[in-house]
Amino acid sequence: MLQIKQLQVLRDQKLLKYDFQLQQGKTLAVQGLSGVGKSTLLQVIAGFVAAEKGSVLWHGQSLLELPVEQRPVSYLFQQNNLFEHLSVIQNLMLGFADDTDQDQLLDKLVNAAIELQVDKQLEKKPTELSGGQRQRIAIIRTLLRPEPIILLDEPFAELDPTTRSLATQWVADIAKQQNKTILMVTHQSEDVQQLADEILQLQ
Ligand SMILES: Nc1ncnc2c1ncn2[C@@H]1O[C@H](COP(=O)(O)OP(=O)(O)OP(=O)(O)O)[C@@H](O)[C@H]1O
Repeated sequence: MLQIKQLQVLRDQKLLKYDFQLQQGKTLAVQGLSGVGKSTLLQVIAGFVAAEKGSVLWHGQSLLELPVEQRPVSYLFQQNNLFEHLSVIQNLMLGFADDTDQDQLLDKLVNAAIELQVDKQLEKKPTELSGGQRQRIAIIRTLLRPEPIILLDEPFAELDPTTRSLATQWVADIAKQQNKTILMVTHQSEDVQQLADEILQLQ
């Protein structure tokens, strides 16, 4: 269970407030007007922005004191974050423990790339990819990492409707298989219908 208890964040001289909980394995769509604090919520959970008050608990453990790299969180930023000097497949291989079986991992990543129709891009550098291809690679990277909490900030924004639907379904399948707990910022009602168990409407 992820519990956000009376969380307060000061941003741009505004006090943003959050209070909700989400069961493990569920997907929450975070919605609301531009500037209401959707990205800020993800940034606080991930540890990039500090809170004034309140708590963020994962299975009862407080996350706010933990440094970014120790939080059980995998985060897809609004500007998807790939290292430009590495190939796509090298980007995908980052962030797994040293004892991970490399052949199995490669298999898993290649299969995901085939499903999301970006397998031809694996040896390329991120700069050679279109926006939609980068976004699918970033989705694969974020979802297949080991962390149980997945934060997605407009993950499908650059995808055409067909590819978007493919990617949404893939995320739903992985989330179910791996019992991921997902917070997803989106403006699209199709994403909500396909993926979300619950909606948090920020005001
Ligand atoms: N890096 C920052 N430094 C200071 N204030 C910020 C920063 N990023 C956002 N803000 C402010 O925090 C508030 C919430 O912004 P946030 O990006 O969380 O909104 P959002 O709901 O995700 O918006 P959008 O839908 O436009 O992405 C806004 O008033 C914004 O101006």
